[in-house]
Amino acid sequence: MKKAKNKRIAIFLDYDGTLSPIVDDPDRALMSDSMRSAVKNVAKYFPTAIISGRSRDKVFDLIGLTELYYAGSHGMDIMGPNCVKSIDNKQDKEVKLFQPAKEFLSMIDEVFRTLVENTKAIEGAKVENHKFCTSVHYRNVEETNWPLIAQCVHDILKDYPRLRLTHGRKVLEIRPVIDWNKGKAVEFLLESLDINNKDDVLPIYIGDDRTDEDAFKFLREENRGYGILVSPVPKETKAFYSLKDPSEAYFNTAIPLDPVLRRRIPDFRQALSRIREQRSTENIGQDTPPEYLMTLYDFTILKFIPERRSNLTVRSSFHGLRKRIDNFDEWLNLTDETLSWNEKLLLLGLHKEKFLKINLILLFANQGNEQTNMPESSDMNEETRPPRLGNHGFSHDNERNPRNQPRISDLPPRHPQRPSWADRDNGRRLSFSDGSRPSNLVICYKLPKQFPVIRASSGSSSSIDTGSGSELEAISTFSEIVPDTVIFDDFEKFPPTAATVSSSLLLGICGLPDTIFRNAVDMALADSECCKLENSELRLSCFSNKALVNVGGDLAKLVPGRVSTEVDARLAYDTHGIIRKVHDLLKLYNEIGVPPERLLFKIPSTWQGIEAARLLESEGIQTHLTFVYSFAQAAAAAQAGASVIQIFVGRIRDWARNHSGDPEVDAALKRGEDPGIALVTKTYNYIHKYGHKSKLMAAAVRNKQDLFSIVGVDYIIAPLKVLQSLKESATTPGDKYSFVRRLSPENAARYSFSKEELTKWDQLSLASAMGPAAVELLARGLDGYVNQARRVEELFGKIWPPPNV
Ligand SMILES: O=P(O)(O)OC[C@H]1O[C@H](O[C@H]2O[C@H](CO)[C@@H](O)[C@H](O)[C@H]2O)[C@H](O)[C@@H](O)[C@@H]1O
Repeated sequence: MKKAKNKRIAIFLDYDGTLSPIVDDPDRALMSDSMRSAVKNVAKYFPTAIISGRSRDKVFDLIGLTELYYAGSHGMDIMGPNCVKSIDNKQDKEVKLFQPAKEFLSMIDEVFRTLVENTKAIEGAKVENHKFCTSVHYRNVEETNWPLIAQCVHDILKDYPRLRLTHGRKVLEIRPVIDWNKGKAVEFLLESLDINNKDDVLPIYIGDDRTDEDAFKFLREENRGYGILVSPVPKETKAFYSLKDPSEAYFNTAIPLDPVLRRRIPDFRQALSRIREQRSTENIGQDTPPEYLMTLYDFTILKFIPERRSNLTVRSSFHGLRKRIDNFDEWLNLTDETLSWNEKLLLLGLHKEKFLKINLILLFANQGNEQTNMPESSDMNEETRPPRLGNHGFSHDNERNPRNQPRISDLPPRHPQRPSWADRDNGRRLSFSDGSRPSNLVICYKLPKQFPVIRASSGSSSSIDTGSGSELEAISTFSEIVPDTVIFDDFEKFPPTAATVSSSLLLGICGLPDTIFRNAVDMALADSECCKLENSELRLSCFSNKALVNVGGDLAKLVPGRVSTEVDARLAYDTHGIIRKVHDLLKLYNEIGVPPERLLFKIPSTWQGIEAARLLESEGIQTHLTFVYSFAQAAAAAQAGASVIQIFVGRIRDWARNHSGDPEVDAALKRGEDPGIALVTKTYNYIHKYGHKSKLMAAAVRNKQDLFSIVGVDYIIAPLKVLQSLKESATTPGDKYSFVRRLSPENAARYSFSKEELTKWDQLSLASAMGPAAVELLARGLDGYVNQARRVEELFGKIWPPPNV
């Protein structure tokens, strides 16, 4: 409205994907009644034109508003003032037309008919005649047949050198080579409507497609007005603003795009004006300095831990929700699918009830690459910082820092200035007086001293809610329980304590419509450094690294423990390759402000992997050696000083069920022991008896008995079902599995190892000591990881550049 002050607005609208949703059948792309009445209403006040790829007749049929100007065939068929008079059959009246490609009429018709014929055997193909251009749709064609469609179109073009090809949303369009497009059509209409004066008129163009870019470009380059892109995903665009999809409230909210990253920067004016409404009573407002900050991490804690928010009330009065929310849970449970978690945060107004005194809510989701200058929540002083859960998961060394809440109250805030709004590049941006900009979603608020704390059960190092008097509570006294989950979104009952970011997690994120991590992946795919790389292999590897790190960065805000990042398993036999990869990942983590002490790097336990771990640990980089299936690997990993050693209990047992001939497995079975449990026990004893620093993690734990048998091991990754069952079972004295600590330093001291087992492991001794179980399981594990890494790259290859679908 500010830009339009003292100017007349002119509105230009594309049809498909802008006024109507994209659907499979182009004939059923209908615009809603509410959209029609919105357009009708707009046309009452502003000259309004439709600029569509469809034929003018078709688009008029679909919209049916006579008060608009229509340009069909991508602007090659304009009906407007100052055009040539002719009779319009549809409207049954004399109209004025401008048709710069008139001479191509019969050629297009011919091409249309040939294409109908040539594609008739391709199931799902649809050809449309738009008078001055023709479209071949492949939205409903099996992907394997897309090349056939492309071939048909290319064959035609060979015969018609005066026609050219453009690409729309799952549609190939053939049109005359003339220098005419939607941008020219806008220019033409501005002139013919006599609203061509830059100083008096502000044109606004809303469109979703590549063909609309010509119009965005014209408005931007001529400094005329504003393009608004309708797109749910970030795209390279010349538009200034974006809307997610046609259902977004047009003419109410458009979100400024970051001119560099082409991402949506929420417009806070609306949010702030709502906050201002409450200001008189609650002292909330944009002038209040941000005294204390709450990051997405802290906020997610509120999401996952209901007890933490028992005294919180939330008010949100976003018009889109058409509802006033007075309760946090109700707000969280809103099923409005159009709002992502982040968007909900943006619209949130927190309100003090008993514990929270909020001075300022300042929300922004700027995705810039700049270093953040806003303090992290860890910078808060002890009084004001929301306490983290329990004793901080497997990321922290409880012995050295039992409370793990550094006193930093003496430190001055890193960014004492008030942020201020500035108009930059035609977009409103929040920045500090030194020009720096924050890069995380941040909520500023002030916390009281009495912020409620949830305590993990007695002495436990676990931060999950174990349930009082339950078996889970008993086990958690001795081992840290890490819930086994892939995506944390549905993780209400057992909030994550530590996390692994892997190819399989990336596949999970990409496979789900809306997770809080999706943005991290989208950002990776929009990364300009990676996009620049011409070699597709390097580009995809760059995207994967970025995606892993971006998701890892989000996880680091979410979990109190360490985030373990999977190192590409294709490097499993290349020590220096692994080291290089870890250095690259660390550098990226550093760029987004995640310190090395919050990180582990997950490396397969090949000899080369173990060697890489040794060298990395000597640099102070924490490693997590996985796929340990034999004592030789475990002992070599401990000697290398790996921070975490991971053994898959159930996988070894499964192998033993169907195979024989592995001396280590056979020996355990002969002793009447489970071979997986036996390996965990022996490794624990070795680490403790000989004073290695490694922590031992037991994974692939299948049932409660598995857990009971290794109580005392440092970490147990347990399936949610098992956790639930443990939580629901009350402990009874004399229980079959009385909660004796099975693994302890005392027991370890009494354990005897053979001379061979105490060797200084090297490549040769490791290779000869690894039995068939370890060899096969390691190979199987590597295959799985390699396969997933490839699938991620394939997927990224398909969705980059961002699809115009
Ligand atoms: O410029 P527009 O008004 O956006 O028209 C562009 C094309 O829109 C139509 O195709 C698109 O929408 C269809 C219906 O939702 C969808 O099935 C198709 O995949 C999209 O490409 C129209 O059918 C095309 O001829 C237009 O060129």
